Amino acid sequence: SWGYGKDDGPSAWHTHYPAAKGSRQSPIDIIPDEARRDSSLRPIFLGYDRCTSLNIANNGHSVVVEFDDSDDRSVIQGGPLEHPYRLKQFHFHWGGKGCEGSEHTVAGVGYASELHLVHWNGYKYKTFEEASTAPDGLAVLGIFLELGDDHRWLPMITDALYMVKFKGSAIDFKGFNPKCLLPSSLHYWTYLGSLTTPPLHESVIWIVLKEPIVVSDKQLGMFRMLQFNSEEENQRTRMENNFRPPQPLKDRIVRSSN
Ligand SMILES: NS(=O)(=O)c1ccc(O)c(NC(=O)NCCc2ccccn2)c1
Ligand SMILES: [Zn+2]
Repeated sequence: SWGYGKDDGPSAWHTHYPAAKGSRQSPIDIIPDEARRDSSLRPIFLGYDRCTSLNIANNGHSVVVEFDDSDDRSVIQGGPLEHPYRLKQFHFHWGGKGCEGSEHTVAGVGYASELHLVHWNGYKYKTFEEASTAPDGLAVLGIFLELGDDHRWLPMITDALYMVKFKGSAIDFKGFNPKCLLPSSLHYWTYLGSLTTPPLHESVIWIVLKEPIVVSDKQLGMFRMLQFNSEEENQRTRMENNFRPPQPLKDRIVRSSN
């Protein structure tokens, strides 16, 4: 299957996933001066209060925290969204030692990592799978991670990583509220895009926060102890550089909240 290596990485994905050359692919390079300020864009509201986290897992591409999405307890609404979208999972993309690792870039500059909170339109579709192929099916909140001081709450995740070192491992991860991973400002850019991994479905309304959160190099380094491979495989490959580079903007504009 697909990966982030020389032979199975982003430049090869188009052979099995034709959407790779589509008209609304993600990520993109966001150019703030070219984004259109849109006063009709409302504030983002994150109703993650009664938290519904279930487990943390290594799926061979990233580390993913999954949520119970059987009702509207944990949702994102407002902004460019016409309905509440249910939180299904969040995961990260990161680089190698000292290299960039975010997927979106801002005026050509990348961050060390990017957090994706994945939501789906439970108002119009019955399941995530159905929503994941619809043009208004998903809403992903992207948050940049920049290097600096230790993040106060990230250890709640990094302390669990040694238990999901290998692809296919998962452990219980109850009562985690992702609100502790948000920056202070919810100002954002928004545009129509896609999943940034195969199957690359063009089903995502992207909401990328302007303000990054700050994590330390030591904390981010913990992610690199994860492996792309399962415990049985003898080819041991450190999980890093699991990011897709920016894709052509084509006939799209990026809008900016005030
Ligand atoms: N990176 S992203 O665009 O936020 C994103 C969001 C939801 C997704 O389901 C995916 N991709 C996806 O699920 N691909 C199937 C295999 C896989 C890849 C990565 C994580 C989980 N599962 C990507
Ligand atoms: Zn992602």
